Amino acid sequence: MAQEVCGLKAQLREKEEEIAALKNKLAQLEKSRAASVELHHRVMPLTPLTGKAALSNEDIMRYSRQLLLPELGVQGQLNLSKTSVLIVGCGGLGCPLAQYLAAAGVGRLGLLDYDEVELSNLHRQVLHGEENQGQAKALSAASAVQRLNSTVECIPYHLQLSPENALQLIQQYDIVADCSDNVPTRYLVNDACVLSGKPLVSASALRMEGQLTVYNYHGGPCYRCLYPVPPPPETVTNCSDGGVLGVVPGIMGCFQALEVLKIASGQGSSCGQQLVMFDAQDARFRLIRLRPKQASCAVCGENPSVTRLVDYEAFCGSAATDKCRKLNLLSKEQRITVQDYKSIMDSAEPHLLLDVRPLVEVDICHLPSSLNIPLSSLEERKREHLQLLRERVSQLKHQMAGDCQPPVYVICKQGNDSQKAVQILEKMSGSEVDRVTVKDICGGLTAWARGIDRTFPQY
Ligand SMILES: Nc1ncnc2c1ncn2[C@@H]1O[C@H](COP(=O)(O)OP(=O)(O)OP(=O)(O)O)[C@@H](O)[C@H]1O
Ligand SMILES: [Zn+2]
Repeated sequence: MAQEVCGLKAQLREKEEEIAALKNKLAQLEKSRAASVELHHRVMPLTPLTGKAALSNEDIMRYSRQLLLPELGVQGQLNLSKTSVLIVGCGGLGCPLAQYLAAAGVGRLGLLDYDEVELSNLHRQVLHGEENQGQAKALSAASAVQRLNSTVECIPYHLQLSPENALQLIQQYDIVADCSDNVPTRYLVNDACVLSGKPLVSASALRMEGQLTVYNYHGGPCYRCLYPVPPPPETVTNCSDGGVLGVVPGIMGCFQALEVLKIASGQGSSCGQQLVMFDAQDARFRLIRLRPKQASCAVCGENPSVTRLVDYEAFCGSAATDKCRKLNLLSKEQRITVQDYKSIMDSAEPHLLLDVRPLVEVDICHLPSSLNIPLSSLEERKREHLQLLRERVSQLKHQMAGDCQPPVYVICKQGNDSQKAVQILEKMSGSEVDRVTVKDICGGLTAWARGIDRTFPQY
C-alpha cells in the first residue's frame, strides 16, 4: 500500500513538472506573440516587402483549397505574398477584411485605428473579444490576425490618419482599404491615394445597407470625381446614431477582402467604375455604373487644385472622428444641464419632458413620464403628434398658478436632436402649439447616465 502511494506521488510530481513546463512554454509563446505585434504610435519607414520566391510545403498545404482555383493558382498566391495592404479603421468593416486577407496569405497588413475597443463594438467588430475592451483596436486586431496566420507581417498603428501622416503612410503600401466611418477621413484617404497612385477599395455600412467601390483604379474615377462637394454635416448619420446590423459591415468587409485579393493576386477588380449596393432587408445586390473620371476633378482632374493634402475637417465642416459631433445651435438661455433638470424633477415643479428620439430608442430606455414625439414628426408637423403635445401642455396648465404656461424641456440621446427640436418648437405658430418656454437638456440621456444616474442604460 505504502509503495503504491509512493508511486502515485511520484507520478503526481511528474505531472506537476510537466504542467509547469507547459505553462512556461505558453508564457514564452504569449511573450513572443505580443512582441511580434508591437504597437506603432507614429509612421516609420518600412523595409521593402520581398514576398515569397516559391511556396513551401506548408504554404501548399495551408493555401491548398484556394491554390486549386485556376483564377488564383501558384502565381496568384505568390503575388499575394508580395502585396501590402493598409486598412484604415479596424471596426465593423476592417475586422472581417483583415481576417480574410490574413487567412488568404497577403504579405503585409497595416492596421490603423486611433480608437480603443468598447463593449458596443463587439457585435460587429469580430476580431475583438471581451478581454480586449479598453485595448487599442489596432493591437487587438493585429493579435487576432497573428493567431490566425503568423506568417503575415502585421503592423498595428494606434494613431489617427491625418493630412500630416497620410502620404508617408500610404506611399508604403500597395493597396489601401477605407474602412473608416467619417467624411473627412474618406476625402483624406482618397486624396492621399490619388497623390500616391494607389487603388482604394472603399466600403460603408449603415443600418441594413452597404456600399462598395474601388476608386482610382485603372483610369476609373476617384471619390472626389463622384462627390466633389461634401454633404452637409447634419445630414450624415453614423452607426452610433443610426444603428447597424453587425452582419452588414461583415458582408461588406468580406466584399472588400474579395476585391483586394483580386487586385493583389493579379485577377483585377471589376468594381473600378461601378457602385455595389447591398440591401440586407431584401437580400439584394444592385450594381450601378458610375460616371467616369472627371476632367474637372479637383484632385485627379486635368488641372488639379488639390496638389497636397489639405484641412479635411474644415473642408467637410465636421470632425474626422464620429466621437464628438456636438452641435451648438442654441444660446445659453435656451439650455439647461442635466443637474438643473434633476433639481426640477426633485422639486416636482410642473413641466413637460419631451423626448424626441425615435420610438425604437425610447423602447430601450426613457425617463419617467416623458412624452415621446420623434424629431422627424416635429419636422413634418405631424398633426396627431402636435395634438398630443397641446393636450399634455393644457393638462399641466391646470397645475400652474394664474395663467402660467408649463415649461417644456427637450431631451434626446446626446443633445443634438433636442436642440433642433427646440428651434422647431420656437418657430411654431400659436395655432400649432401654445406659446411655451422650451429648453434643451444639454448632453441628453448620455449626460444623464454619466452625471446623474449611473444605473441608467447607455447605448
Ligand atoms: N482618421 C482615422 N484614423 C484612424 N482610424 C479612424 C479614422 N477615422 C475612423 N477611424 C476608425 O474607423 C473605425 C470605423 O469603424 P466603425 O464605424 O465600425 O466603429 P466605431 O467608430 O467604433 O463605431 P461606433 O460608431 O458604434 O462607436 C473606427 O474604429 C474608427 O476609430
Ligand atoms: Zn477624381
